Amino acid sequence: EGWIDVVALDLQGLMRASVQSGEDKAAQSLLNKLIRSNLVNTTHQVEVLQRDPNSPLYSVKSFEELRLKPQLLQGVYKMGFNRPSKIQENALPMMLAEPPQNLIAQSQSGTGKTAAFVLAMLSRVNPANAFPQCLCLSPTYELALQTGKVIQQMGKCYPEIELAYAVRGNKLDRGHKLSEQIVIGTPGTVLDWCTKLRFIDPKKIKVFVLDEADVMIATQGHQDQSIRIQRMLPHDCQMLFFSATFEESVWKFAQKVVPEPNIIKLKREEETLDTIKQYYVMCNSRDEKFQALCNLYGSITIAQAMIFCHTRKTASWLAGELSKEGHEVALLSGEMMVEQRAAVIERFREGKEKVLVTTNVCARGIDVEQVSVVMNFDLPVDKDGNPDNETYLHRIGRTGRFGKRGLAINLIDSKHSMNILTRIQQHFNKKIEKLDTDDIDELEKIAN
Ligand SMILES: Nc1ncnc2c1ncn2[C@@H]1O[C@H](COP(=O)(O)OP(=O)(O)OP(=O)(O)O)[C@@H](O)[C@H]1O
Repeated sequence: EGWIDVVALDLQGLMRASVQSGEDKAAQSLLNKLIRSNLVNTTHQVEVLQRDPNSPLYSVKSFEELRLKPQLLQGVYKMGFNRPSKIQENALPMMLAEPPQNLIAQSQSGTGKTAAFVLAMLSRVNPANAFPQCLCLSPTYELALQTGKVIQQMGKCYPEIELAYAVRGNKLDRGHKLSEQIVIGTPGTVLDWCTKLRFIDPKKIKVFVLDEADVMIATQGHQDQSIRIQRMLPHDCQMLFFSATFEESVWKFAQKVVPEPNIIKLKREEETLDTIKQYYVMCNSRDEKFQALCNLYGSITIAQAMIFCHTRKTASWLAGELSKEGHEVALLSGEMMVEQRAAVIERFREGKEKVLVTTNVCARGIDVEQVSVVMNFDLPVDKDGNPDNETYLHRIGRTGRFGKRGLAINLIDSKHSMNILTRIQQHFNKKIEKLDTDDIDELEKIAN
């Protein structure tokens, strides 16, 4: 009792969409994939825009209805999939229809997009032809490998189909012609393999997949390279375009590479503060904030909590202080590899650590359901020092699906931070109550 396991997680800059570089976005996406072992549940509806509004709108509730090749159906079940996910219900019949149809699809990460287009590629391949027929573009080497893994798993019972990786470092002899039916790679290398090196004949491609388009366009040059590749493909090549988000730039990109598309959108549930009890604690210094935190831990039972600090320095200081107090502290910082961060988040999700200290929005899309308390050791501010309402909402907000009651505690140490808090309160028009962490009775009240 009283022992706090602390993970100081440093994902600084990783989650701010507006300032995110392609590298950060790719790292975030990879992090999500490494952590995820299940589908993300979605309760909201899919929006479908059909190119031909007169043709019947198909959706399927089972994989059998898709009339997949038996080897593929077997592969799907071997992966533990029982029924199509929400996006798959609508996307799969469209992707597998004859004649092939183009698709632009947007839904948050973890909803089954990768599995959907992998199934489409595997279905369209003719194993008797020993040349590339499906081409999939990924933003980075690591993301290409992740998708490759899904292809291999799903195609496990279909050994005639082979896969090649068109990624930097994969050197082939001059004059080589690929015999693998599916090629997955990054835009630069794929472009070279289709043009200068001629390892791939783009005219023979039947299915073109552009994955993680939002990450793609955040990387300099990727968009143009992708468009150049697309231009080399035959007119009847099926174009499939996937993205987790759909801002204007992504949408414009989609329209450039996907003629006559069907469109599927699955909106992410909005977070709200409705089920959250929000408090603030007046302190005078960093040390007092630390003391307030200790008081809280001393008097209420906290299953799992996340603590947000403004800087990496504060996060590691906090981890150090907690460790001096005899608490078990694990520190995870920005220098760490994505895989190492994933491992820490994984441990936290499994409940091996009870507290996660982080410097920024702990990975949007990384939902740790069991977190009941979120503490802002520092309030979120943008680079001009103004309240960052969006980040505040993402830190403490809950979506409908995790609509459990939550507790948010803001530690205030100056007039300035009190002013930020007031503005956040005004923005959301939700009262943030004052809390005295020296008053045991008051603390017990909030716990219920
Ligand atoms: N029909 C299904 N039934 C059960 N699990 C599924 C199904 N489809 C996909 N999954 C699993 O759900 C997780 C997320 O799926 P997938 O990677 O395809 O989503 P995604 O939308 O492509 O996410 P991202 O954008 O992060 O790649 C994976 O672990 C995958 O194996």
